[in-house]
Amino acid sequence: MRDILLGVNVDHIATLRQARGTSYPDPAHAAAVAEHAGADGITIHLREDRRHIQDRDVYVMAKTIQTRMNLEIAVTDEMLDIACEVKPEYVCLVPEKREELTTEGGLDVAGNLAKITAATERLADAGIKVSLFIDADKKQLDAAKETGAPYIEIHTGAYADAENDIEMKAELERIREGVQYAHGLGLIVNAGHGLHYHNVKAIAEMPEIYELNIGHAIIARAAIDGLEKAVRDMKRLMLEARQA
Ligand SMILES: CC(=O)[C@@H](O)[C@H](O)COP(=O)(O)O
Ligand SMILES: NCC(=O)COP(=O)(O)O
Repeated sequence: MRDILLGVNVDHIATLRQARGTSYPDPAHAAAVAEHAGADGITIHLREDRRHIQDRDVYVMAKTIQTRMNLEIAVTDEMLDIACEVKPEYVCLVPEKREELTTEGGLDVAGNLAKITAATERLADAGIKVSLFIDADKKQLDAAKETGAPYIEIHTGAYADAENDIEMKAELERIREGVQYAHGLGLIVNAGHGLHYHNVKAIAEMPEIYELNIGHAIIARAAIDGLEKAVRDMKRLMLEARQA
C-alpha cells in the first residue's frame, strides 16, 4: 500500500508574527524546517483579510519552497489573479467568510458549478493542479468531478470537532464513504482541517487518501517540542496508520 503524504500548513506561524506586527517568525523559514523534517509539501492559505499569510509570504515561498506549494484561496478574481501570477504547483479552492474563526464548511461546488468550473479551467490553463475543499457529500463530490478538478480535499472539521464518540464515529464513517466514493469517481483524494496527534490515524489509515494537510496542531505542538519534532512525529503517526 502506498505511503500517505503530509502537507504542512504554516499559516499559524504567520498568526504569531501578525500578533505583534514583527518580521518574525517567518513562515518561509518554518516551511524550510518542515520540509527538512519530512513534509512532502507546504500549504498556505492567503485569506482575503490577510489575518495571517501575507502576499509577501506567497511570493517569497514560491521561490524558497523545495517540495511544492499548495496555495489555498477563495474563488475571487483577486485571488485567482495572484494564483495565476505565482503559479504554485497546487491551488486548493476553499470557502471563506470574513467573520469565521477558521474554515467552517466545504465549498458549495454544486451550488456554484459554473463559477467553480470557470475558476478550475483558468487555473488549469495556467498549469496549476486544482483541488476543491469540500464536505464528504455525494452531491458535492459529483459536482467536483464535473468541474474537471483532478483533486479534492475532504473537510475533516466535523470529525475533529465531534462532541462525543458516537458523533465522531458517524463523521468518520461519512468521511470513509465519501473518500471511497470520490476515489471511485477517479478523483485524487486529500483530506484536512482540525487533524491532530490523537485523531489523525483513523483518517490516515484510509488507503484511498493521497495526502493530509495539517497545520494548527503541528504549529501548536511546535511551540512545545519544536517544529522539526512536531513534523516528524505527525509523519510517523500517519505512516504507522498506513502500514498497520
Ligand atoms: C482550508 C483549511 O481547512 C485550512 O487552510 C484552514 O483554513 C487554515 O486556515 P485558518 O486557520 O485561517 O482557517
Ligand atoms: N486544508 C487544511 C489545512 O491546510 C490545515 O488545516 P488545520 O490543520 O490548520 O486545521
